[in-house]
Amino acid sequence: MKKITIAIDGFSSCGKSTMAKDLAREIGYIYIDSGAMYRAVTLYSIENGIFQGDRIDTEKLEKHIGDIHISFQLNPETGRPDTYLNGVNVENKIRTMEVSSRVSPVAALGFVREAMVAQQQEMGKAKGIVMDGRDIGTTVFPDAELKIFVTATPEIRAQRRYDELKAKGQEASFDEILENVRQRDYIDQNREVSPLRKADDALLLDNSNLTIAQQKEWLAEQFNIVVKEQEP
Ligand SMILES: Nc1ncnc2c1ncn2[C@@H]1O[C@H](COP(=O)(O)OP(=O)(O)OP(=O)(O)O)[C@@H](O)[C@H]1O
Ligand SMILES: Nc1ccn([C@@H]2O[C@H](COP(=O)(O)O)[C@@H](O)[C@H]2O)c(=O)n1
Repeated sequence: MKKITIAIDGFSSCGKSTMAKDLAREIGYIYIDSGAMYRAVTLYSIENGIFQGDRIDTEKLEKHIGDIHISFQLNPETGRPDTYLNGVNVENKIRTMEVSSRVSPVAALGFVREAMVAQQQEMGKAKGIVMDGRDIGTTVFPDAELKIFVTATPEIRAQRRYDELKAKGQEASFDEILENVRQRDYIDQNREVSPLRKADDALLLDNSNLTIAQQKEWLAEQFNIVVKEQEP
């Protein structure tokens, strides 16, 4: 069967990676969380004195962008890929609120996006990939055969993230998470380079009232439709 490219974009914390990972596992495709790459650049910046308070030393980051090597390796315990920054597993570190609160301004920088998009396009060269993010259907893979744009209300998204952090035993404040979700959405939608928007040919999914199982089933249906259309 001919392999295709699947782009899943949408607002923060709406369930993109949950859907993308499950589908990739079921159909034997590679899964790439492009947000993890921007988070890894942010962690590098925090750990290497590139932030002065909230200010980003863009000159320093640009000088070091070539030193930031991001890769993914399957974690046999979770069955999901973990993110590595220069050979070190940073999967837990990149999910903290500190990284979440600093990532969107870093991801708005043109030279950061250029470097990440080049790596993402290289990863998807052979197709057979599910990638989720903000600009996958618009910029990274504009020719993707299946494009989805996911949304849900900010309150529902914040509640899902709050529940997740609580379940992991991490300190969390619902109000802080809601504020972060809103702030990231705003920056992601209003930046100059590749702003978050639905590609004209993307299918819209509002999963506010869907369970994980229901959205998984919906996505599998869309995949089967597209694959059938591709058959000679
Ligand atoms: N339909 C759903 N109903 C309830 N919870 C969900 C649903 N979809 C995903 N979740 C949960 O919501 C949380 C956020 O999901 P996920 O990490 O997949 O979102 P995301 O869009 O990839 O987020 P981000 O953009 O921040 O990386 C997770 O805890 C996930 O288990
Ligand atoms: N293609 C992408 C993916 C992500 N970003 C930025 O990274 C932040 C973190 O991403 P998550 O998917 O882990 O939430 C996100 O808020 C965006 O600012 C991006 O710009 N492009």
